Amino acid sequence: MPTRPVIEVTELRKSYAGRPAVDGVSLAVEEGEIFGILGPNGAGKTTTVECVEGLRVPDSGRVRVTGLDPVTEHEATRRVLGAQLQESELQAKITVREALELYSSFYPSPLDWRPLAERLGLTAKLTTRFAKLSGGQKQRLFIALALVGNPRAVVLDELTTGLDPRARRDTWELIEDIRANGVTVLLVTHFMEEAQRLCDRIAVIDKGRVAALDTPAGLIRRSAGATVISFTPSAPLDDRDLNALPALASVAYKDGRVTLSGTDETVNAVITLLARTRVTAHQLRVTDATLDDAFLDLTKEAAA
Ligand SMILES: Nc1ncnc2c1ncn2[C@@H]1O[C@H](COP(=O)(O)OP(=O)(O)OP(=O)(O)O)[C@@H](O)[C@H]1O
Repeated sequence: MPTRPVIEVTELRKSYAGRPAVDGVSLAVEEGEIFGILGPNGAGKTTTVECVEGLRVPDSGRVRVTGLDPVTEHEATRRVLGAQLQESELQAKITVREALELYSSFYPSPLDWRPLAERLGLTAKLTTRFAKLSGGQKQRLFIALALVGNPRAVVLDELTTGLDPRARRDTWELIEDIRANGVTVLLVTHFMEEAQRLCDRIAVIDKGRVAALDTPAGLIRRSAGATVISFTPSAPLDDRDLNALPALASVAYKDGRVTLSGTDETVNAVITLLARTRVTAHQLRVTDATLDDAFLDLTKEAAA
């Protein structure tokens, strides 16, 4: 029997001063998923998740979290949906232990915060005041506070922004760990590598709408330049020959190197072109496009 999605957003709309920030977003997050929301600045990602959290009231559309309306059933929603705090929401002088105890007291059946603090590497910091924590330690505390209520799902908005590469990787492991413990994760991120590595499915939001919704591999496959071929030619190639290649999505030259994106058909045609013009391709590489490439392709009209 199909299970009901943990988070359901249907035709969500929200305007600020008459300007639509979210303009008909629909998505459903299934139990146990890590679901990513990706999009350019100002695309409407935070507004969408704030409606899911019940922090904003939609103009129209429907939002449900385990069947609950986050606005009219706010308290009940808070018990099933853990939300990451903003930095301004914690007092500078509160210690890690006090924050964990305080937030545990808000929930009817909280987790024991001690093993949670241990799992998040916060045990040595229990008596440290919030203001004295490093950026990575603050993020860990925010994750702990989002999880301490023992929620079924958690919303994490730009969790790793500002972290160094090691702290970011540690945080990714934590998110995988959270999911392994049965918690559904809704993740807003700007980092393609993060989305590609962590998310089961991603909604690309652009100008308040869902531009694409698929697995990371599916998003790459559906972008125009899914295959990338690059090489350094032994002699210059004719621009017209390159631009006439079938299914060509992009062509770029840099430091004597040619990089083309397209499909397998493009690759075969390049190889034929090289043979015909007797040009040798040095350091020829054929790779799949990255999520970065797919993202730029899926949102390119916004930048145009
Ligand atoms: N409280 C507000 N009052 C007025 N306009 C707002 C408010 N919050 C957001 N907006 C506007 O709504 C649009 C969507 O903002 P939102 O924060 O949802 O985007 P985002 O995708 O999360 O962006 P970012 O990646 O930059 O965080 C933006 O144009 C923003 O300026």
